[in-house]
Amino acid sequence: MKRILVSWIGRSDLLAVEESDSIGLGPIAQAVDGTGYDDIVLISDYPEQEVTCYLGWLATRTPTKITRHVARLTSPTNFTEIYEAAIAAVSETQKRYNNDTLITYHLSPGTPAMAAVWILLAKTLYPATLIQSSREYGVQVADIPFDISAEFIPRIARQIDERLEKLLAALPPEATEFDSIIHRNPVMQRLIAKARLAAIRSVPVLIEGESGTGKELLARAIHRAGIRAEKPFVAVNCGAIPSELVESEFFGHKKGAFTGAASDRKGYFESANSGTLFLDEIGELPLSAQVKILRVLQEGEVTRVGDARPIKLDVRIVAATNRSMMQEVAAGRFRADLFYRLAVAVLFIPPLRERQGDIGLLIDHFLEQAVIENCETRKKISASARNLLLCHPWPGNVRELLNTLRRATVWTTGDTIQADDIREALFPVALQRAEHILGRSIAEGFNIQGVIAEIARHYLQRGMDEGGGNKSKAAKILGLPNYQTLSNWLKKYGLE
Ligand SMILES: Nc1ncnc2c1ncn2[C@@H]1O[C@H](COP(=O)(O)OP(=O)(O)OP(=O)(O)O)[C@@H](O)[C@H]1O
Repeated sequence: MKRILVSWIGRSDLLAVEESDSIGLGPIAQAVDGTGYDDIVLISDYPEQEVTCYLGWLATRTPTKITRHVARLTSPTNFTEIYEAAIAAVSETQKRYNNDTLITYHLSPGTPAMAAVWILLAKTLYPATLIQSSREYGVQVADIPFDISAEFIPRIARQIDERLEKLLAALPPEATEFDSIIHRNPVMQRLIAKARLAAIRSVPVLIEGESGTGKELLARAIHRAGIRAEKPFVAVNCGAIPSELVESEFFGHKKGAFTGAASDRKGYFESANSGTLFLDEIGELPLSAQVKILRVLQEGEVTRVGDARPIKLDVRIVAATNRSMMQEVAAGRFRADLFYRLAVAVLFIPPLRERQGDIGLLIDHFLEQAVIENCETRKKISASARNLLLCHPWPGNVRELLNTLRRATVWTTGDTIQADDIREALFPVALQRAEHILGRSIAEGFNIQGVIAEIARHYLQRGMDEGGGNKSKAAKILGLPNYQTLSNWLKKYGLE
């Protein structure tokens, strides 16, 4: 992740080249001194010559790359122009680093209008840390203890757009089955309204979204809101089934059908009969398995391995994937005929970083939950800790947020979670432990295998944690070829 400082160039920065005591370094040079940024993105509408002179001077003070953005403002207080220039610089930077950035805005250089726009952006569209600097106090993080998106989005959301209104008009007024999906973002509202429609119409549903966005949660809510609510909901992780076991796992088997088939066994389809079969990670299903599943869906019946008697099926299929199924079909990795059978209603859950307003709401919700799990009194969260959470890009989405808050709750000794507790929970890389491992004495007997095992156990555990207990996912995270190899490692290191 690249650390980027974004700032306007202010008058006191330009004057700093004179190196006079009365002016000092200027806010930008003050902020870049030894702070470890990977890129300093500077916006300016001052004349070319002055800016070039300043950038040359700044380059002698820092080895960090400096990227310049030219803005043409009719006035340094024109909010629209400042806003557009700021957005252009930040979005270009994010694109350049594939959104893998930790951005900081510098509030001090420039006019108050420029600072106001940074605050607005940091709290809404482009979350970032805010800093300010002064000659007396040096560089400080500006702690701004409110969440603009959380404050304003409810009001925006009330102005429901026409499409959502139409969707809602077709629905019964209450849908408590979806209450567990905490959201306030308008895109999520539309998604839930569509899910409610799909639920009552009993059609096959395909849910797409990154890992941890809540696909299974949505699938369960769809099941509960449909006419099969009282019937079984069977969740299957398609990525965890070895291809040679697909038939017996999905269709069941007769006793003696193959070595190891000690008794009759129902398959997932039969177990879910009259209810819902949730096919998680459908994109991981090998092509050979796709054909067999398609046949069952087309014929509406299943035959256990080793049996001749077909069993009639009445199963609703809800499938989920973190891949783009259209792309999988185009690349020939997923059968188009199976895709069209599954994708009658397609619901796309946006990643958490794109759901403005949801992070704050989820933080409050999970803090209450974490308390229930730990049986303690409710922890509060400081404004700077909340800001850190609001600014994090959450590649692991809601699951990562939940786990981070769980960890932070564990580490917090007082009644308020502080920014440091969040940092600790966000980056639980055991750096000190790593140093400790590398610095051990080898003079008096050493056990290299024991040390390697210690490292392996540490990362295997973290991989499983990050993958939510799913071995295929954990294998991918840890760079192992498949879940079987991971299983072998877990066994070898006593974690199975
Ligand atoms: N909007 C939400 N409100 C409350 N909890 C949520 C929300 N979204 C997800 N969660 C919680 O986050 C965790 C991950 O959600 P879930 O397992 O449904 O994600 P997923 O997309 O199916 O993940 P994967 O692709 O890794 O299987 C669960 O504990 C779930 O309850």
